[in-house]
Amino acid sequence: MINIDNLKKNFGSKVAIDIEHYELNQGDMLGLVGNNGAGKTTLFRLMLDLLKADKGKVIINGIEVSQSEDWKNFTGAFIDYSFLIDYLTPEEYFYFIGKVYGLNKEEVNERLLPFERFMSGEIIGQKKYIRNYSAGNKQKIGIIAAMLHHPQLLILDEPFNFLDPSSQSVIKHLLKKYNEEHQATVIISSHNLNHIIDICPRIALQENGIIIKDIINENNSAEKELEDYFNIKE
Ligand SMILES: Nc1ncnc2c1ncn2[C@@H]1O[C@H](COP(=O)(O)OP(=O)(O)OP(=O)(O)O)[C@@H](O)[C@H]1O
Repeated sequence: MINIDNLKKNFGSKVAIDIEHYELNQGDMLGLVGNNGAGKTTLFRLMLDLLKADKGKVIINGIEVSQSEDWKNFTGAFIDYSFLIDYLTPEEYFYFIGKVYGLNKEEVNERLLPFERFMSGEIIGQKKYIRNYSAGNKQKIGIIAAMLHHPQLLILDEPFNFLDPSSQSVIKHLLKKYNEEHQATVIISSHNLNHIIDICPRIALQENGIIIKDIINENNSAEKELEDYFNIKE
């Protein structure tokens, strides 16, 4: 589904991305991990054509993302709050996003139902603009909006950030279920190794812009390797 070829991005003398070749298949659920500054967000930004590469390309379903708009129909993403529209209420924002993808209000309402527990009564019906929501609730609004149109490719940058423990657990299971039920490709970055190991059968370890390891994770088999890499002691 995704082919990354000879992709390079520098910021001054800093190498942010240097990936010779990387491939993902439809239905993969990939966890992207790496230390601060490893290049995870930069990779997502290049995949979503939010940033221009110095060299190389990202191809999704045969479409080069920097050359066409067609990949946008089947891609959903939440990278940061800039994806939100601060002066809308969450309902207005969800309906707006729904409209972009041809969903009417009833369809949007229906698609919000599986997120009821995730929203824990704090998102809908609050008569509040997005700008006035807490960091965690903004994060929830962004994740839900990215999933509303049931994208075949879902990219979430640090989806567990700012979420309370029970919301982290809920979204973890929702993402896993979404990947399985829709055969969607899901890519998430996180510093929470436990969550990544719990739900991602494939894990990419990034260092200085390079994907240094592509790890198959079956029944938590990646745990030891990742703990050794990050030097986590019991
Ligand atoms: N717009 C920019 N201008 C200059 N340098 C940048 C820019 N964006 C990213 N960088 C640099 O590129 C490198 C990769 O950053 P990136 O945010 O992609 O890492 P990350 O793996 O997402 O980090 P974190 O885990 O801390 O979020 C870092 O050294 C960062 O300082």
